[in-house]
Order: sequence, then C-alpha cells, then structure tokens
Amino acid sequence: MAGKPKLYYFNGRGRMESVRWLLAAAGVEYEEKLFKTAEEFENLVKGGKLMYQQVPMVEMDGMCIVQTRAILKYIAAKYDLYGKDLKERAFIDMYVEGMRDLNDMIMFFPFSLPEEKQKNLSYILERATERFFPVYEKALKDHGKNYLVGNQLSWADIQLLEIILMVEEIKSDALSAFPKLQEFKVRVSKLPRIQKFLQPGSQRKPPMDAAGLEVAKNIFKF
Ligand SMILES: N[C@@H](CCC(=O)N[C@@H](CS[C@H](CC=O)c1ccccc1)C(=O)NCC(=O)O)C(=O)O
Repeated sequence: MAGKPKLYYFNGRGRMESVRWLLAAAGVEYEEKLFKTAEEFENLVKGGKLMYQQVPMVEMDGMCIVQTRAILKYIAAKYDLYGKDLKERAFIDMYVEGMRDLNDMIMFFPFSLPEEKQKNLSYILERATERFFPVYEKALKDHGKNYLVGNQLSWADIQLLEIILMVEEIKSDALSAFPKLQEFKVRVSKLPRIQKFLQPGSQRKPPMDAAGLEVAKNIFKF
C-alpha cells in the first residue's frame, strides 16, 4: 500500500500552496518535508530526487514529480478534478492558467523593491478586478451551475477559491462588484474538505511575512 504523498518545499506558500489546496480538496492526506536552510535544500538536491534541482517536488505513486503544473495536473486527473472530457479539461486549463498569472504576481509581490510596492499592489488589484475576476464572474453567470466547469467540483474551482482569498488578504472588499463570486466563495468554502483546510492548524500556510521572505532568500539564494 503506497504511503501518503510527501511534499518537499520550504515552510511557505510559494509555488507549493496550490498543491496543498488540491490535495486537501481531493481528501488526500499528505506529509510535508519543510526545509529551513540552504544546507537542507542542497542535501535534497544532492540526493538526486530533483530532476531540475528545484522544488516543489511531490513524492507519490513511486514518482518524484517536479514542475508545479505537472504535479497539479497529475493530482487533478488522478482524483477526478479535471473534467469529464477534453472540452471541459480545456476550460479548466484556460481558467487555472489565468489564475496562475494572477497568482504569480501575488506570489512574487513580497520580493518587490520598497519603492515599487505600492505600484505593484495597485497593479495586482487592477488586474484582479479588471481582467481576471470578470472572467470568472461571467463564467459562473453564463454556465448557471454551482461550479465553473461541468456540474462537479474541479481543479478550477479550488484554484479560484485560493486566489479569491489571497486577493482579499490584500483588499478585503475585492469581491464587492462580483456577486456570483461572493456566492461561489461561501458555497465552496463550506465543502467539508475545504472547510477543514481553512480551519486554523491545517497544513495551509500563511501569507509570507518579512521573516519568511528572509528564509526563502537564504534557501534559494536570490
Ligand atoms: N518551473 C518550476 C519552477 C520552480 C522554482 O522556481 N523553484 C524554486 C523555489 S520556489 C521559488 C524560489 C524563487 O523563485 C519561490 C519561493 C518563494 C516564493 C515564490 C517562489 C527553486 O527550486 N529554486 C532553486 C533553483 O532554481 O536553483 C515549477 O513551476 O515548479
């Protein structure tokens, strides 16, 4: 019997947070190997399990899966969160790739130069409310179902809730012009597995603070 998936990363959201969300939504328990120092990361690299000497890496089903998209696609497909046919999968991909563009802006925001922080923050909120959220608001309205794609929960819904909560960490009323997204947020947050993941003490990570930023910089030497 295969053990639980093992997630190798540092103790922060970074690129691994979407993997944590997806496994939680799939009801899959997992272990985390959270390294704190550059030396620990270098030892992991020396261990030869990192195809590109990078993390995230998820050890599951006898594989050491790297590249965040590859990890997410494998999990989504394995746990029936990737649509019922190619067309649904195409829409899921269109939605999650857009969300990834927004997610990357937020993920790298803590690395902004002090003099650029305000400009970058405004840019993130402008993109979120002018480009991305309108797409998902319209999708929910036009599709007329509880989920973005088809009539069951998919990777796209999980990613959307994650990104909504991250934008609300920046601006709490970010959804004020998006009634469908407000309903969606309440509905999906109440799904038992998601509700559990949103409880304090879960494996969900907090936003990166100054200390976490220093740790990431020391580990990844940038
Ligand atoms: N294509 C791949 C890329 C994976 C990737 O860039 N991994 C990085 C750590 S995560 C990153 C660190 C800064 O960029 C970070 C850390 C904190 C916040 C945001 C990002 C890494 O391993 N850096 C060591 C090295 O490249 O030698 C994928 O999608 O998985």
